[in-house]
Amino acid sequence: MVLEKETITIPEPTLKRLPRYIDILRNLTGKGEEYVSSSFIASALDLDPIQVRKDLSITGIVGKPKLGFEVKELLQSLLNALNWNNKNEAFLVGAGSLGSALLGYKGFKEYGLEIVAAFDNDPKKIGKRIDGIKILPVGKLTEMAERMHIHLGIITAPAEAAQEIADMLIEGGVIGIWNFAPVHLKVPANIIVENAQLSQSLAVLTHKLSKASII
Ligand SMILES: NC(=O)c1ccc[n+]([C@@H]2O[C@H](COP(=O)([O-])OP(=O)(O)OC[C@H]3O[C@@H](n4cnc5c(N)ncnc54)[C@H](O)[C@@H]3O)[C@@H](O)[C@H]2O)c1
Repeated sequence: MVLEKETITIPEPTLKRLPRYIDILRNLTGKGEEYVSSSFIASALDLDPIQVRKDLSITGIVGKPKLGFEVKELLQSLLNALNWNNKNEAFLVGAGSLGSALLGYKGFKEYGLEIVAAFDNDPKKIGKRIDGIKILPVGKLTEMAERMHIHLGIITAPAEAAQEIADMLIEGGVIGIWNFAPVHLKVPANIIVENAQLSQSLAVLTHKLSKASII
């Protein structure tokens, strides 16, 4: 059974664990393994087996006694759950250090993400290509998003420009924004914003580090 789109809402903590399961399942596929148990996945990731079983139950796939889950079936179902089996075309705005790194990252294809164009306001960058992706003037952002039916925008511009860029993306029909700028975007209720902040992850690390007993 393959998970039907839009039938269930997956809780965010579960969503954040699914990519780790997918990594393991892809690895097992590469090794030609046919079956996997939830306890194997739990042990590989140092997670509670009950948690893993509960997470995997969102797929509706039932494991076979003594064998476990069919690796390929489980993988496809998890990819469907994250919509990673479909291609999500995206525009990136702000082709600086971070933007260039994202443009150069080939791994996004594995997650169904394809950055099809990048935009910037620096005349020295416009017209150039980064990893084959052309840098276009930001003035064309709204019109092109509308014309190309782009629903996903990635903001890697300075914080002070991010709100204006978000507004332009939304005007062009974008409904999902992956925001790397350190600013809270004000958007209509139907727009999905996911903030990606290394600082949050680093805060957890450095706080824990400061508490670690280094005597
Ligand atoms: N989320 C994270 O973990 C994380 C990590 C690093 C950087 N950042 C943020 O990402 C953003 C980019 O950082 P960077 O180091 O790549 O900066 P950068 O200066 O190298 O790149 C910014 C790019 O945005 C362009 N730009 C500026 N105003 C613009 C506008 N109005 N329209 C279109 N393009 C515009 C610039 O010309 C430049 O090419 C910053 O907001 C930074 O704080 C976030």
